[in-house]
Amino acid sequence: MDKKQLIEEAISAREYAYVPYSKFKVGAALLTDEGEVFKGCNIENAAYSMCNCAERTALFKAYSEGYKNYKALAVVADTERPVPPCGACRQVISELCGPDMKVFLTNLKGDIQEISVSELLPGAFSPEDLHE
Ligand SMILES: O=c1ccn([C@H]2C[C@H](O)[C@@H](CO)O2)c(=O)[nH]1
Ligand SMILES: [Zn+2]
Repeated sequence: MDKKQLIEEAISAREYAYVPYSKFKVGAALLTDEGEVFKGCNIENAAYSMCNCAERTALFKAYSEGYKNYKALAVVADTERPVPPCGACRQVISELCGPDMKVFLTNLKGDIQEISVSELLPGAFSPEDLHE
């Protein structure tokens, strides 16, 4: 599974987005160390704060199936620039993915921004901060 294939998986995941409110479809694809791909889309709700982003859908699917180590995450939306994950997703990604894991932020035009998890959220609040 190379970068291009993972991005294609994210594009296909985007089609399942449930977005009656924003009409903004997002897709994500997470590659595990074992070579499995977990796909996610954003799922909205009439109680707006319950909306779940594509990135967290993919990550929670993988983690809840026992896959805890990841190689890369691709995210795609129909944006001008490569889609920037929201703050909540940056926080969750920072906790569950290694600091050096690759993240491919993309759009439907084919622009790709390749960054690491640590670059996504410098200075993230972390589990270590909970202890003295
Ligand atoms: O990186 C992002 C940014 C936004 N959204 C979703 C949340 C909401 O459903 C819609 C508009 O914010 O897009 C994602 O899934 N991922
Ligand atoms: Zn998000």
